[in-house]
Amino acid sequence: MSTILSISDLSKTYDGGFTALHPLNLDIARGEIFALLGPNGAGKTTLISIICGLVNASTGRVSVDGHDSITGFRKARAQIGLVPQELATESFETVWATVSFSRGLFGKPPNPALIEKILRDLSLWDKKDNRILTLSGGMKRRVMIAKALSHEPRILFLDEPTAGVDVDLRRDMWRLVRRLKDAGVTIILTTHYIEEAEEMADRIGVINRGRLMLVEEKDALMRNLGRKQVTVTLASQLGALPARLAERGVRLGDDGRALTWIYEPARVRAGMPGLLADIAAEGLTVADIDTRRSSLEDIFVDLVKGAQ
Ligand SMILES: Nc1ncnc2c1ncn2[C@@H]1O[C@H](COP(=O)(O)OP(=O)(O)OP(=O)(O)O)[C@@H](O)[C@H]1O
Repeated sequence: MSTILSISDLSKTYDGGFTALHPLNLDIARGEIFALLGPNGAGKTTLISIICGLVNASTGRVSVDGHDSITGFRKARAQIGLVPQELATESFETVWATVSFSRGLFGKPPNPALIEKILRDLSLWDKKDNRILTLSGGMKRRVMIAKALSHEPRILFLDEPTAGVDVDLRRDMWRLVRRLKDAGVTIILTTHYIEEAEEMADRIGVINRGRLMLVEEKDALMRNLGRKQVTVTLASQLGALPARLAERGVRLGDDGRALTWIYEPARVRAGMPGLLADIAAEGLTVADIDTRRSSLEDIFVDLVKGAQ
């Protein structure tokens, strides 16, 4: 893996003594989509703000494509596009002027062909002469992304990209993020929406109370930590749960027919076959089987709860 962003021993204690980030280490691979997941106040914005040079770290360092974020600030910052949580766009300017101006802020020469491509990619081309104040919220958000991309950054930070956005727009945003990844941009996004991380991320980091509790490939996370729930409906009613099923942790529903078992496939040998063998050994007949894998949401809730 080629590392594009390297964070070492980074911590932040705000004036007044509150520690928003405890020493944290993280490497981001070139071209990945990394989702930083955490509840309110976990430290996500603080972390992004330090990386982007908006907030000073108390300890540690950040290296952006080989440039130190403090000693090589300009070069480091030039690699980064930031789409902040709040929509802050110059209302009276046109889309074209706003995006072109952002590029200039990074000392880059005008490049109308590039700005046109960005606006077309973001479906904003037909709005290029519109003033920002005439755009819908979703369009404004896309203008923010266009601004962040205008100086051709290698890394794009999206802080809560779909907060308060409706379902259709959220899906549009996900498609857009995938296209950016395909174009070679490394993407780091923060989100409260577990579904968003599950849908898009290559890797997921969970942050809680200023500590990075876990960093894992999404697929591995789902495989290793995901629990499975099996519900077996019996052909006839049971008066009581047989001991061998109770020992396994199976529960009997009030209707006397539904057996529910939640287990971790990674930890239980012969999970499903073992359960079915036990049921057969009790002379019971199965009418139906339903299985469900726990989602990232279950994993996340467990992690955050476990830390309290
Ligand atoms: N300037 C500041 N001075 C003191 N404390 C701050 C400051 N900025 C943030 N904090 C505190 O640091 C903690 C982390 O805040 P941060 O904004 O990084 O969290 P977050 O994970 O981005 O939350 P959210 O999801 O709500 O945006 C919070 O407890 C917050 O109150």
